[in-house]
Amino acid sequence: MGATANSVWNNCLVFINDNIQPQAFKTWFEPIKPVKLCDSALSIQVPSKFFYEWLEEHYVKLLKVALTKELGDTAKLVYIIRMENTYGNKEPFTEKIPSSNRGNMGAQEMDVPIKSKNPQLKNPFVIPGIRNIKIESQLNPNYNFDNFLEGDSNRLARSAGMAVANKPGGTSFNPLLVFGGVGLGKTHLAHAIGVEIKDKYPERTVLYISAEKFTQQYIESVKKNTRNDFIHFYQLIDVLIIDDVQFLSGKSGTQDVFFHIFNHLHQNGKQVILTSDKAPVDMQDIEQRLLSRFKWGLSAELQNPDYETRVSILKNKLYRDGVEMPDDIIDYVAKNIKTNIRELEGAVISLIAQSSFNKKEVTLELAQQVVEKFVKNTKREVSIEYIQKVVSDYFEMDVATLQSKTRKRHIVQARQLAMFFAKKLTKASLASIGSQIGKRDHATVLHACKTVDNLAETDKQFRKYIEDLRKKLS
Ligand SMILES: Nc1ncnc2c1ncn2[C@@H]1O[C@H](COP(=O)(O)OP(=O)(O)OP(=O)(O)O)[C@@H](O)[C@H]1O
Repeated sequence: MGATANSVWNNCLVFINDNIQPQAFKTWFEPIKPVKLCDSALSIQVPSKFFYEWLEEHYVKLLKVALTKELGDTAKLVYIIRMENTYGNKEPFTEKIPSSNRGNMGAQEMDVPIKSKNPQLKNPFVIPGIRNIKIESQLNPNYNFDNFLEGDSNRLARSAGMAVANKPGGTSFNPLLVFGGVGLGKTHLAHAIGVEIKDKYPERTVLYISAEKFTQQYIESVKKNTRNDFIHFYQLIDVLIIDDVQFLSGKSGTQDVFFHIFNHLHQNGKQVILTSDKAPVDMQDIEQRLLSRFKWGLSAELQNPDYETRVSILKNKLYRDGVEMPDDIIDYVAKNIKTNIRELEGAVISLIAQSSFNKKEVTLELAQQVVEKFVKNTKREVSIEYIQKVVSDYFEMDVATLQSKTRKRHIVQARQLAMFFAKKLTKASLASIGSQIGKRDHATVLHACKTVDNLAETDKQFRKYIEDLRKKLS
């Protein structure tokens, strides 16, 4: 039996899996697809240019050993990058890149910029000479890379941020969209990228702005009839950082103007960095054309930090504040506050404050009291499991029926209500809600939320269901 791309790659995976951490394997190797085997050259498809760069940077030696074991000394590796076409064509396009020579894997070293395929566009708003105006970056230097600690939960986003800071507008992560739950470091990372760029390229115009402020400025410009000036101003920026873009949802005028600014910046090789509390696929009431642009570059998630990262963040914070705290207390706080770094830091600040006001030592007991307060305040979120139970009980059915594939109207409605409340009351993504409620996809959940909204307006009985359930769940 001759070797195939699949068989060769599967053998490589076995070897690689034995030699790296499970998390790294999952992140960097599971998404790869073997595509073709031609003589001793194996082509693998990777999801983005960043992915390729990361593999080359961190795993080229391992890949080389694995591949040489399978295909001998003449083994070659070719990456195929699958991307959304950035310039309007619907079809994604692919780009082939041989592995670099660093690992002496056969193919010659190649610099592989992804070439801009669009012609240079003239900016109708540029007034000669205006380039010299100075724009305050609004960056907070206290949020930098040095104090943004690295862990499994943020490695991808942090490294992509670094890559962007090293070469703003010159990587394929444009835009770079950093998303994640509340208090997980989106704003910190966004500033850190800007601060690093300002350090490296002081002449570049960097601007940090929240989507809320951007919206206010835009509304103001419409009122004052200075919309063109507004657009023009933003088109002068080299690195535009917009925080909390989910705020634009439902604001079609602001979305429209942002769309034009975004296109201009992108076409001119300027860098756009966005943050959001959800992934593009979960954003509601954002125009499709804007969403598709958000997906052009890289969407990198900040996940809940693991225990080790939480401990290092706490230790680092204490160190910077010049405070000493026993390890068992740090350990207690880190074990009990898991999903929000702001709260993690808040608990420690509160501990320090309490102990100095009351002139008490920081004891485990005090830590327990403080943490309990924090945890109580954040435990308000109900689980999707609980929502399904409440909804099923209310309609006198069991959870399995609610999750079943049946299309009977009352069961479908119960399921849609469960999805609706899961979206309203939890921070779970549409995809995650769908998979937990009967293994549906995100589009089904979105449809359910819309249907419930519509029925709430038109159907009195249905409105009563919503009200009753809302009471039971709150
Ligand atoms: N990796 C990290 N290392 C050190 N500190 C961190 C890290 N991640 C977050 N923090 C700290 O946690 C706090 C919350 O971070 P930040 O305000 O950036 O979160 P956010 O995701 O923007 O929150 P929100 O959703 O409320 O906008 C900040 O004080 C930040 O410095």
